[in-house]
Amino acid sequence: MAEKKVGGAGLRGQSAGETALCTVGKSGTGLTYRGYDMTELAENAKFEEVAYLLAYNKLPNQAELDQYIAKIKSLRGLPDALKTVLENIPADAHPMDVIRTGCSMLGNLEEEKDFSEQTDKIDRMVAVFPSIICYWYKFSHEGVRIETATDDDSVGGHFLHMLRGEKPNDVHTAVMSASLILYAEHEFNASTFAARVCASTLSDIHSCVTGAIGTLRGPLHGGANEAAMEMIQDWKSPDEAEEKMMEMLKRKEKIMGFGHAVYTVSDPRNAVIKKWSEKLAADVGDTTLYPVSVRCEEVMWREKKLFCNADFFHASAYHFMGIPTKLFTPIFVMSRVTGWTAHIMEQRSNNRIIRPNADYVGPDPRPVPPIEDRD
Ligand SMILES: CC(=O)SCCNC(=O)CCNC(=O)[C@H](O)C(C)(C)COP(=O)(O)OP(=O)(O)OC[C@H]1O[C@@H](n2cnc3c(N)ncnc32)[C@H](O)[C@@H]1OP(=O)(O)O
Ligand SMILES: O=C([O-])CC(=O)C(=O)O
Repeated sequence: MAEKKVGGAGLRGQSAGETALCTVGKSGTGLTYRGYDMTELAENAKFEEVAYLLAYNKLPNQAELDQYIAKIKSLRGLPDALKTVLENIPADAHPMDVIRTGCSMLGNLEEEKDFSEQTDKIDRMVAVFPSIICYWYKFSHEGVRIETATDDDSVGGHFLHMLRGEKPNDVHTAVMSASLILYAEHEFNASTFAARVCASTLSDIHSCVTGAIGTLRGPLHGGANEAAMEMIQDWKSPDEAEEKMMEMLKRKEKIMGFGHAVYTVSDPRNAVIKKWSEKLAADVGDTTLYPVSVRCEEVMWREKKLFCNADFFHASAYHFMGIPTKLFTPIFVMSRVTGWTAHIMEQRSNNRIIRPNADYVGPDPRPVPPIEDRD
């Protein structure tokens, strides 16, 4: 890919503040959470360890992890008033709108009255977001009121259990854990920045996260995993995929799941999720979607020097686990809530309201004409 243009539109390449949470695209390790390499975490840790690291600023020892998991498990229940709201959202609503509303409603029912409550509110959101998504999905699509308080130790296992009505196998639990680790934190991406802007006004934590969810929803950000799936699902062979992609490139269309605002050579999360996608493809006997995805990757690199970002191989990996496409981005929320809330705490700990200037490009000062003289 060509050298990135810095400055100007999109604030590209400019520093907008300090963080001790994450590095993105630095030479060597690529992506680190509080100094730990993301790939190493995805290989050796559970998502709950990373969630703890982001919230409590240390990797937990065994006793701390056990206590944290027990706390998360105890916080999965939904208040009746929230269930009622979820039951009133139609089946054709977008699940990102559902989780946005769910988070906002939670803020009404369990308001953060003082910042000293922030870590408890964070643990509650980590525990309850999968419940919100699955409760609405099962009620609106199957008319079933599910029990959301499962005894699964992991957030990803809890999610798959509620979705399928049975405990997932070890491979699927491991894929979910790795996936949630990959998505957990990414410095000043758009949704995190939105959360920090909101936090900088000293607003409550549910407002900050609600705004972040709305920002993640778009196809240029978290929504790209769903958009990528919708693009590749009908292609029946790698040759057809290549032909269709070449047509899209000729029409100068954006291809979802490729490119990045910061990385220039590769997104280190892709290697991890691609490997899981390959394994899941073999497990389900897929001979189409994975080879189609690999061809897309080859074509984009050959034609545009654009690489897969975190989202592209998530599409096939989630699909192989039987997850409905429209739930892909809400899974991102289940994970990124840990990063957003760590940034909210960091912003609060050294706050100044975020309020940049704008370069004015409008008309020179002019008189207000009487209404009868206007076009
Ligand atoms: C988890 C995440 O949020 S990762 C991002 C998920 N988003 C996507 O996958 C959406 C598709 N990708 C994109 O739209 C972009 O690559 C973004 C939004 C991620 C980054 O945007 P930018 O930093 O503005 O892109 P960048 O400056 O690198 O673009 C350089 C050139 O490549 C083109 N380009 C970038 N991404 C793509 C793409 N996916 N498909 C086709 N062309 C692309 C741009 O149009 C631009 O062309 P131009 O110079 O002729 O205008
Ligand atoms: O950093 C970004 O701009 C987008 C991204 O990859 C993420 O939020 O995970």
